[in-house]
Amino acid sequence: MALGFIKKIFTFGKDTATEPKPEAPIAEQQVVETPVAEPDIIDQPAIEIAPEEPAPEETASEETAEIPAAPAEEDEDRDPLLDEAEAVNPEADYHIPEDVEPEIYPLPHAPTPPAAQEPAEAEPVSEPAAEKVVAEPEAGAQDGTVEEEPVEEFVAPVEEIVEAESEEDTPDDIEDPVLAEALRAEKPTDAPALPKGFATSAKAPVEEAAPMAQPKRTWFQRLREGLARTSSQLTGQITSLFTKRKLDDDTLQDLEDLLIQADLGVETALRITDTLASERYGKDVTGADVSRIMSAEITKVLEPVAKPLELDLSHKPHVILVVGVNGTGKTTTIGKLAAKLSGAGLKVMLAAGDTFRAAAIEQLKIWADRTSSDIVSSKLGADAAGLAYEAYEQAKLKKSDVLIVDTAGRLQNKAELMAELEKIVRVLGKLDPDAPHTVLQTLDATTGQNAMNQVEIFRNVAGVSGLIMTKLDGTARGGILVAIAAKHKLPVYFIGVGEGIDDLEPFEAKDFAEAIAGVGA
Ligand SMILES: Nc1nc2c(ncn2[C@@H]2O[C@H](COP(=O)(O)OP(=O)(O)OP(=O)(O)O)[C@@H](O)[C@H]2O)c(=O)[nH]1
Repeated sequence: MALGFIKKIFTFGKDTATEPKPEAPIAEQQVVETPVAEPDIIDQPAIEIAPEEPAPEETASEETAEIPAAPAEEDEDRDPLLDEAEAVNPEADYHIPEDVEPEIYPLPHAPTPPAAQEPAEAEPVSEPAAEKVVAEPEAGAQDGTVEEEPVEEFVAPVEEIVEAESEEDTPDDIEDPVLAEALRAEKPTDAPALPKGFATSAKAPVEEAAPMAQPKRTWFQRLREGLARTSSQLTGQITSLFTKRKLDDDTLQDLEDLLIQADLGVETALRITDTLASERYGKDVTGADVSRIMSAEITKVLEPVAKPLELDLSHKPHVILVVGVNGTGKTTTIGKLAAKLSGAGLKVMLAAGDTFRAAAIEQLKIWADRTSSDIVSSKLGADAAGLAYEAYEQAKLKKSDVLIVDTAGRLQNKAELMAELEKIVRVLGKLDPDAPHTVLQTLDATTGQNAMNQVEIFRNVAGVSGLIMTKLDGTARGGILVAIAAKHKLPVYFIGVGEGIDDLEPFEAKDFAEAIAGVGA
């Protein structure tokens, strides 16, 4: 069954990583305003999720899923910062009206499903079709409140797909080598379609989705442009340092200072100066010599941390908790991640857990809309852990592959932040002992050394398992990523180089090192 599931995901997503989102009958996106226990703020009745959009050619069904009540949590006082904020600006929109209707954002296009007579065998079944199947109550997973009529025309249980495929002749079964080769060329593989930068911990034989035809160069150029300020500042200073000077102790010391000032960190600065000394001591040195050595040494530091974000899709949902200080790009990065995942055919649920800022909730809704992701949100000031609980339940119910939980990042009150994040982790852990499966921290490159301190704090508070550095476009402080890698040795999964939906790329050590050192142009 596990293998069947993995196969379903990967088979479905195949071909989608390199192309626009497939035209498949996608389950409707749903925005759920969910009640979360916060008695001090709003008396929240149980809210029903609005009826689901009927599947194409399906007669409208009236299913309504009731959100299970939030877990009983100890009473928490209203956030004092909220009171302060309201005192400062009573006009501000700190409250979402109590009677907000659950909103439904149907997907713009739901194409006609395949013909009724040709289920799984004709074509690999699409994700939404399988979704209809898995949406049926499953032992221990649902309480039976959702009774979705299977859509005959394009529904095929996952097991059937796997069996149907395994009964087909494989190229290895065919004796004629020419025919076998032709079949190999024709037959699509079962490789998963996880986007670049993600990996799976599944045991099934898997490969990364084929890279897109063009983007490497385009991306590298953009990375270069983004890091141009970091690079030109650094290389300009290095060049002037070595103009008509032989490499001696003084120049080595000057270089070391310069590298430390560029946020690269003491450890990496010493690696670079040591290597340079061993190669060129007493000789003439050019800026190009230094850049070459710098690039090689930085690559060595970064290579161990440049890792793909591993998803264990057997969890369903794989829960990603996103933490970080306000303004470091959490919400934007969540949107960019959701775009990659849903673009690859995975079903994504977002949880607007930054309940401290109304704009953050609205911002995430916009990203959900843009990325065809489901979203669970609550009212301003609601208990974030309760919301995470509800989001997990909803993700389970809707068979989401990935649940991404946004959080507030109030460093102004560390104790409160700690309590909130710990509570979210605790609540998720009750639902799945391994959840959250990934704790991602976003770091704003423009903050330089502050970013280093933030890792320290959030690592202790939330058990950060990997990093995404944002705003590497246009900053002169990109070197901080190297210092953080050397010190914390946490995986760096992606880097952000812009505010756009596509401005997030898998982190690649050599590209980054070359861009900073200004070589390989
Ligand atoms: N230039 C640039 N801007 C970015 C990048 N990532 C995010 N931003 C911008 O940074 C600002 C803050 O981003 P958010 O995603 O709201 O940050 P946040 O951590 O969610 O902040 P709060 O909602 O206040 O907790 C927004 O204006 C984003 O558009 C990036 O890679 N490059």
